[in-house]
Amino acid sequence: MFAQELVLKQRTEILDALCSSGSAEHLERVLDILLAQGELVWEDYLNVQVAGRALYTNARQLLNLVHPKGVSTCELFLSALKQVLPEVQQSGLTLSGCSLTVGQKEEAQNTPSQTLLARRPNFVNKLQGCIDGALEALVASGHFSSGDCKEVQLPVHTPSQQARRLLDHVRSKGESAATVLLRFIQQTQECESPLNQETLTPPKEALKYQKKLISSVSAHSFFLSTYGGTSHMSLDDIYTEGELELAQHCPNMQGPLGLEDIVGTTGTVNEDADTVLISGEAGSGKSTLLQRLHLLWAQRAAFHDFLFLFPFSCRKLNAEQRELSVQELLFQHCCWPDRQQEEIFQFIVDHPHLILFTFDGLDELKQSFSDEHRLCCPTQQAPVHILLFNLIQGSLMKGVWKVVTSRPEAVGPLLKKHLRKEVLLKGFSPSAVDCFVRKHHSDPTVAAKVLQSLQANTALLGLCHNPVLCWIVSRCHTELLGCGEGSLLTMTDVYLMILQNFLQHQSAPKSTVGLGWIQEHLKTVLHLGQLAFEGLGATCYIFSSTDLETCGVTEKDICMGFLIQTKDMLSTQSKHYEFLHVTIQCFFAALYIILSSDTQRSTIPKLFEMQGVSETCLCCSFFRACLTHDDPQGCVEAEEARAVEIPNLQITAMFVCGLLSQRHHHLWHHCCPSATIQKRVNQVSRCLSKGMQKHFQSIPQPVEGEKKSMHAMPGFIWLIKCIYEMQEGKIAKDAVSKLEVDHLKLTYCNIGPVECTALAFVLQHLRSPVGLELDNNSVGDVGVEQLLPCMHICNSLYLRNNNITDEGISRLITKAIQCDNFRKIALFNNKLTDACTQHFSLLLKTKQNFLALRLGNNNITAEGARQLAEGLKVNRSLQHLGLWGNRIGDAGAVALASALEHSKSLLWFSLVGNGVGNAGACALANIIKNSTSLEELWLTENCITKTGVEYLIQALEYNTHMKSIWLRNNELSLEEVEEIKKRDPRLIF
Ligand SMILES: Nc1ncnc2c1ncn2[C@@H]1O[C@H](COP(=O)(O)OP(=O)(O)OP(=O)(O)O)[C@@H](O)[C@H]1O
Repeated sequence: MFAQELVLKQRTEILDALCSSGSAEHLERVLDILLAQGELVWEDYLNVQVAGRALYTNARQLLNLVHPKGVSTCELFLSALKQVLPEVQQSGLTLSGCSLTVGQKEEAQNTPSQTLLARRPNFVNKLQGCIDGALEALVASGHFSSGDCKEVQLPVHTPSQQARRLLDHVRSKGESAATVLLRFIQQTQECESPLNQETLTPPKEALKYQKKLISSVSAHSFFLSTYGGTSHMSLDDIYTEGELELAQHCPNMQGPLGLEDIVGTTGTVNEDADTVLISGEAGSGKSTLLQRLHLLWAQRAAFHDFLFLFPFSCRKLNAEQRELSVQELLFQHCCWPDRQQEEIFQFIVDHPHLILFTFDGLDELKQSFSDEHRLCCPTQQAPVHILLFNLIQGSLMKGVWKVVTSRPEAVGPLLKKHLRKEVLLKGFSPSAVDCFVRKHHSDPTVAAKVLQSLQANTALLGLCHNPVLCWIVSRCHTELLGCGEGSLLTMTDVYLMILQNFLQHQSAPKSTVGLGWIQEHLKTVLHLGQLAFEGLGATCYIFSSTDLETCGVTEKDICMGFLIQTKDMLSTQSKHYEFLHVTIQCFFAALYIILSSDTQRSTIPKLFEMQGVSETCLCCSFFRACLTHDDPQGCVEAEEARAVEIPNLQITAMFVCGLLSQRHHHLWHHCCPSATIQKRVNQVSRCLSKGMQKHFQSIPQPVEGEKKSMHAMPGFIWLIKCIYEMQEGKIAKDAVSKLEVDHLKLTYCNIGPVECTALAFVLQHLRSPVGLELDNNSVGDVGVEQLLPCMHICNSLYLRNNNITDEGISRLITKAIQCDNFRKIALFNNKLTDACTQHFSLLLKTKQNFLALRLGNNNITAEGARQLAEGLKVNRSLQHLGLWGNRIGDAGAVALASALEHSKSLLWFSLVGNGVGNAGACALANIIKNSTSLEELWLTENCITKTGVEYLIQALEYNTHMKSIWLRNNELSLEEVEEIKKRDPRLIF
């Protein structure tokens, strides 16, 4: 099919591919490429990229433009789409009408502006990490005003959007501004790129070594181990982008990050450090992301600046008993040079900037990070963990880039001070779940069915944001599609599904008639359970044949598929094994705890005493009490178990709760006496209730006049999730029956959809309404939907910075309208557009007790303001309205002003940074004149001149109750400000 026809026929699919994530990034990247290739002229671009217009409308406009331009433009467009969204082809979209490769245009341009345009995609990347520097250069050269800088740096913009806005602004300022920017980019590039800078030709031996290293890294990163057993799916086939974000303390924190940003300048907090940390929860995809990074390097598809990449797994490094030098570490653990080792190592030492080390799973290392033992000589031998810590700190091999992954709990302040930046891996976004399922199933009908069943069960969909759960769900699609709708609700349900799948599919067909599937394989479960349980106690994730023998694990047990052979164990010839994933090890440990007759009475209480206990003594006490009691070595190792074990113990405890849920009791018949199971259930219930009470007792009494507020302490969310796993309303009810707070603060708690499901399950039983503050988490639309069951008990909901789109709002408001208690909502910094305002309008019309609506820093324009005005006209209760940092402009201000002109309830109104201008100020003056309630009006940064302020001053003459009008950063000279201040002190500058 011709490209032109493809564009036309697949219009809907293309629009979805470009826009369904809700982010403008894909569209803007396609535009960058088309501009650079000269397929779009600047006027076309301006017609497509209309600020404040809905994303879909912009994308439609692009298609309207591209199609009539003919075959070659359509071909290029499809190629650009393929480049920007390589995964869309997997989703059934045909992009094969394009034979062109983008990015090959001859640079025939001659003016600086033309150069900026022709290399736009590249420059957008380059500029992201150095926007401040570029702006400084443009201000210093007199081309940019502070207003220009502010527009570029608007917080709604992602780093790449800031880079684009910068380029757009420069274009409007003419050739001399373009020259300044080009010069700046060239200078930055020279400092940054070690390969360019050194015009280096590595010695022949080094190049040979590189070749060997590349083939070794490529071989090891080609397949994912979770696909090892049955289908050989390559990483390239299945890899799906997870959500990466900079940690909160890193600069430029908005917007999506790409893999290459990990070693780019974006988000640097400490210029002197060379270590980047990627942190994420269990199964969020850290190891897989590193594997992808390795593969891209080995395929020479990215990370070109590094000549050598040395990948390490901390899990495997645990097994290294010898003292080694850095040279031995590199050559023996990664790749052995066939010749001239000394020369090659010397080259490495002399060129640290060309080297990248990666360390996967720092949390799995037996020793916690410390910077006590200093080493600086790369040929000096030391225990491997000391080498590793010195490399991370930079006292050894300063200048070598290190990328380290870890669970967040294992990252202490000691390590943090040596970090260049911290990147958070948040798992899959909703569109990534979709994309992953389609990649996993080559048969589109099966993929569609799996996705359909996920859409029908949003609790399960929430779980799938964690890639390892998404993998299990996809892998066990037969069980998934066979079980009743809504029966898979918890993490334990999903792991039971993989247990059943493996036990039933990989063993001989039906041997013992009439037995339950667990009973039939009880021995296997207990053997693997013991191995898992004892392994957790000893920070052991790789098992020798002796370990397997000790726990009675047989060849038949291995064949079930939960254990995989560990590749590349140096020390011995004998085989080593590990669980498919560490969460599967936790699951087996939990099975062992509930089913084994050897489990001690104290095991469950010890497992739950974790929160509040000092971290080191916790592990020791837990394992001293639970582990092989007559094995002194076991105890010594238990002493060494560290705080970083806590996440795995917490996961195990959650599985214990889930497995003891009433819903699963039928599985344990004939496996374990019911009385024993019941005893364990009682123990768990007591532990959960005690844990919650302890938590509530720690809430300080409120200061007089303030609300009683509870900040979540570590462990709170975990307890809530444990209660959810049990799926028993009574336990949930008991847990919160004594909680008397007005406000629950759960900010920065890493709350995603799964945690929302658990929170709603428990909080719906609260006796009196609370304010629920969930700012700065990853709630998203799926999480919002999960919160609905507890909406009736929320009087206010704070969801700042949570990746929420109009779709989430539509569901939330439908429910909120029915909830009498619900009176306040704050949604700053989300992804809302005009499409959500009709829902708020309905809310305002329907709920005459609604008090506060804060929608700051979203993407609402005049059209949205008009919609809101419809609701505001009839609302009699609203006191706070915040629209700061949107784009409502003068037309939006006029609409709002006319709706609020005679308000008797509104006290506080913010339109900061909305470009309302003098026309807006003139309209807003009517509210000042007529409203009997308004006390504060915020008009900071609104392009208002003296003329606009005059309207406000005149209106103030009629108003005695107004307290302040904020007018900072408008278009007034210093003299004008001085004069105006004297006329009315309520005008604040
Ligand atoms: N980006 C991805 N694309 C496709 N599959 C993925 C991705 N990330 C993770 N997975 C799937 O999830 C499984 C678990 O991921 P991974 O081992 O990378 O998580 P992790 O964060 O390192 O976990 P842990 O902290 O427990 O070691 C992988 O084996 C793979 O099947």
